[in-house]
Formats: sequence, C-alpha cells, structure tokens
Amino acid sequence: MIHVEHLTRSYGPLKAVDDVSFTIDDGEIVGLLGHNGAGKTTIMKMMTGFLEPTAGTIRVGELAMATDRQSIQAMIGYLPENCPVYPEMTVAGYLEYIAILHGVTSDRLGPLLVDTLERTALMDKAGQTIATLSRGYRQRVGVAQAILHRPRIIILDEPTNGLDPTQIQHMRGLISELAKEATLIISTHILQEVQAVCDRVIIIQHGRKVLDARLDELSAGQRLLVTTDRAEAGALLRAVAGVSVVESVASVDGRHSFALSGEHTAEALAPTVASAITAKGWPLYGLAPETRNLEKIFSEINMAAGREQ
Ligand SMILES: Nc1ncnc2c1ncn2[C@@H]1O[C@H](COP(=O)(O)OP(=O)(O)OP(=O)(O)O)[C@@H](O)[C@H]1O
Repeated sequence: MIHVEHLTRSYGPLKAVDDVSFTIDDGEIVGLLGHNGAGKTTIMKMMTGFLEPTAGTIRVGELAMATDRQSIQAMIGYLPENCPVYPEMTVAGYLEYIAILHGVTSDRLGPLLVDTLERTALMDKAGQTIATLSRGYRQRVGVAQAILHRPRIIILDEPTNGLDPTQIQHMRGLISELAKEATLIISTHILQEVQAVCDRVIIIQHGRKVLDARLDELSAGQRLLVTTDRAEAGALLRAVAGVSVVESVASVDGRHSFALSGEHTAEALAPTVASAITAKGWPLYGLAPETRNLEKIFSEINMAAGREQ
C-alpha cells in the first residue's frame, strides 16, 4: 500500500505539485493523467525518492520515504521520462551493470537477466549496442532495467512516448503482464493510454489532483437517456414522478433524445418513464443510463481549467 499525503513541491515561486494526496493498493494499475507540465514527473520523482518534497509525506507499507528511502527504492522499479540509458553499452552489458547496482548476487544474475530479456522480448538484441536500437527497443531496455530486480512497485513515466502504434501495442501488453505481479503507476498525457491499461485514473491539473476514480465507476450510469419520435415528449417526461430535469440532447432523423435526472437513479426511473411513453402509444427507441466516460470528464476538466485562466 502506498500513501501519499499532502504532497507539495515548489520550484522557486512555481508550485509544480500542490497538496496532492492518494492511496494506492497492492496490485492496482494507476494512470497519472495530465497535460504537459501538469506535475506528473515531479510526483513520480518524489515517489521514487529522487526529489525531496517541499511538504507532505510518502509511505510504502510501514516505511516512510523521509527516513527509509533506500529500503523503499529497493522495492521500486522506475522508468524515468525520456528513458535515459547508456547508448555505448550493449543491452546485456547495461542490464548486468544495473543488476550489480541493485546488489543482485552473481548466482542470481544469469537467470534474472535471461528472464528479463525474455519478458521484454529483447533476447535477440542482447548483444547489440543500445545506440543502434530503434526507439521502441530502447524503451524496452528502459523497462527491462526497471523490472530487473523484481520490484513490487513499478513506476513508468510516459512509457509509450514516441513509440509507433505496433510498439505501443507491445508496450501495453508488457504492462499488462507486469501488472500480474506488481503495483503499477504510469504517467501519460494521452487519455487512450489510461483507458487501455489502467484500472484507476488520477487526473493532475496545474499540480493539483482534480479527479481520482476507478474506470469502472466512471462508466457507471448517471442520467437516463430516452429516445422517441416526439419532440413534445420533453413536457411529458418532465411530469413523470421522480424526474426533476429534462434536457433535450439530440434530434436526428425525426428521433428525439432526452437526458433525465432526478431524485432516483437512472435505473430506478426507467420503468416509470417507459410506462409513460408507451401509455401515449409513442415508440420507445432507446432507454439507457448515460455513460460518463473518461473522455468527457477529461474535456470538462480542461474546459473548466481554461475558464480559470
Ligand atoms: N527542475 C525544475 N525547475 C523548475 N521548474 C521545473 C523543474 N522541473 C519541472 N518544472 C516545472 O514544473 C511543472 C511541472 O513539471 P513536470 O515535469 O512535473 O510536469 P509533467 O506533467 O510531467 O509534464 P510533461 O508531461 O511535460 O513531462 C512545469 O511547469 C515545469 O516547467
């Protein structure tokens, strides 16, 4: 379990991270989502113990970053932004060097290396100099060095940045594999990335946490969407018991859709609304809870931020 409490980091007058708190359970895949400059990298650098917070605390289990930094770092695998690797070394040479830095003993070195090269599909590049690898393969080397010592927590800063669609697919597959055995925290400014691999999202905007939700909660029903062929259905729906707001949301090809909300959930409203429409003899083309997807929330948050500025 990772506890981040009131985390704040200033660079001179700029508050890059501003009073951010969250808890991450073992085994979760959490996406830190935000635009460039939102503060994601700064949060990750503090979570990996490479940057001191201006205020706030980070705890991993019973350990506190302020007092047990090295023990926490031994549990973490970190792919920093832009994947810094030594280009003049071979893939295997570099990974061996990283293993030694992690204190891996010589008897464990061989099996760990082979396993890591296999998991990251780098086996046939093991003897190749890193400088001669494509961006996608270099990124895999970055992930390989992060997972080499079998960390319980893996923190990847923009792991798909600069990759082509095939490489992105491979990286997503690798992330899903890694998630079977570790807690994963991934930063990205790409919404689809979160939707593809994460089970929870934390949106960061101007250094502040503006949303923290599980993706399955975000797709839970909210308003009830009703579609019939009568524009005047709005008035009828307003009179249905339990409905307090009716918004006309679409009129296409003679079909009119309304979004209803009120004191009851969309599911609870549905039977009464269906009866009201069918009692009139009107066709009911659609009756379903509206899904509040991440895309909509992200754009609402961005629009709100635009109004603030
Ligand atoms: N060492 C530094 N000195 C001064 N300002 C910094 C420093 N590092 C980051 N910043 C500023 O802090 C803010 C947050 O940066 P950060 O790199 O954490 O954001 P980010 O969300 O990771 O963005 P990106 O996706 O572009 O990496 C930005 O305004 C950035 O310019």
